[in-house]
Amino acid sequence: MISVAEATRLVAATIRPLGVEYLSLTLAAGLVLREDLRADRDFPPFNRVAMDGIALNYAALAAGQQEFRIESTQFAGQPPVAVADAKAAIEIMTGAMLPAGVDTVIRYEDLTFRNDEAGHRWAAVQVPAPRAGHNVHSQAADRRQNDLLVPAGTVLGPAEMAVAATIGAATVAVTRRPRVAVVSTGDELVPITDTPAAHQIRRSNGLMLQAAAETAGALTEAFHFDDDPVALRQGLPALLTGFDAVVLSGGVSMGKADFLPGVLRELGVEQLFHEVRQRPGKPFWFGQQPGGAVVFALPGNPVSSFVNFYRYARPWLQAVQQPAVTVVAAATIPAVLTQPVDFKPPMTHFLLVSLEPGPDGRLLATPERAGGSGDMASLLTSSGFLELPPDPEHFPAGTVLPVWRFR
Ligand SMILES: Nc1nc2c(c(=O)[nH]1)N[C@H]1C(S)=C(S)[C@@H](COP(=O)(O)OP(=O)(O)OC[C@H]3O[C@@H](n4cnc5c(N)ncnc54)[C@H](O)[C@@H]3O)O[C@H]1N2
Ligand code: MOO
Repeated sequence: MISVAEATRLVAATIRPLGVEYLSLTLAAGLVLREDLRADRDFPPFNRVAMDGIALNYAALAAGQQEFRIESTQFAGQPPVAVADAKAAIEIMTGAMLPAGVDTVIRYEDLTFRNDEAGHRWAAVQVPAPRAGHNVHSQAADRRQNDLLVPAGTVLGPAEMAVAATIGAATVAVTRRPRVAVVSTGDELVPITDTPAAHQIRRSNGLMLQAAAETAGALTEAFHFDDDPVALRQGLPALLTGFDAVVLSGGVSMGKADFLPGVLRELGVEQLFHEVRQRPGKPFWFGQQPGGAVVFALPGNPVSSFVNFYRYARPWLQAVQQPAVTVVAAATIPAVLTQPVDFKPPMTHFLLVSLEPGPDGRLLATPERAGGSGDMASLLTSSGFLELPPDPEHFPAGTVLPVWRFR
């Protein structure tokens, strides 16, 4: 049996960056960018009016002029009007391009209007602008043309999507999504549309692991096999060659129907480890098909599958999407135990916790009253799991430990 550190190292050693594909930006949210995105124009691209009101020449205001004749009106999306009279103003809307000849905007709230007998509209400034350029978002104030905005390797989140859209990156180079086969095994498991007999349960690990893998960027397909070595021998080879990763659940411990480790080895999958000094998830089996898929055979108990997915498979899925990552990043943050915890076995203990910010801003972790690794409902009320090292046996309240967050 190996340690969690050794298991982490062996999983990390199988990380190979996936290839690049060119996708419509509309399909790329959440994927990893594989090219640098640079500004096609200045940000903003023109002197942009920031308030609805009037645009005028600050020099006139500074010279004591209080009332301005409205020469014309300009809306956003219109080319800038020509300003004929340096002492007049343009009625102008937020988002419009500031015309040459005016430099300052006074908002409607700071103006009063009147019409004269000749039919001209006049605006009287009630609150003078403090400086030239007031209420104008100047061209290139934020970024300059050709500035690096989003470097390769960044995940395209909402902010990156906005910037990519504004520079017209209609097609982007991204890491292709990892293809993951999610496989449940077990004779006791019936489809979710069935009413289980008293001795049966519905298949839940498959959908759980598909959801977890999809949120890590994977494209998943679901499969199920009974505890039948013949069916496994027939069905698994296509998955081992057709996917980047195969995530199985169940059938890896010591029972008489736990055929997976033997069948996987028979099919040529190189076993990298079986059994890790950890709870839950001691029977975790991990291997790699030469030239094919990496195989995470997770123990079947729902909490065990879940925790081991988040501890090993999710970091792997994230790393293969990153061009430069060669180790599984420790996706943990420190949290403070609110209650003492005792755990005697010389194993790493993954402890489900709820999380809340403490008065000093540190994250407080309170252990869930979980009924063991079959208690899938305990996942509903926890937000992560602490990683307690194999020793000591006693962790007093106040101990700071790494937490793996899944919520
Ligand atoms: N003699 C020993 N027995 C067991 C050991 C051990 O070390 N020695 N380890 C225990 C631990 S720890 C775990 S975890 C389980 C893991 O066993 P398997 O991976 O072989 O899983 P199964 O026996 O197939 O299933 C365990 C449990 O989980 C339920 N399950 C499985 N798949 C699903 C699914 N897709 N959806 C919902 N529930 C599922 C299954 O019905 C069982 O109740 O072994 C212990 N035994
Ligand atoms: O993985 Mo097992 O959970 O330790 O029950």
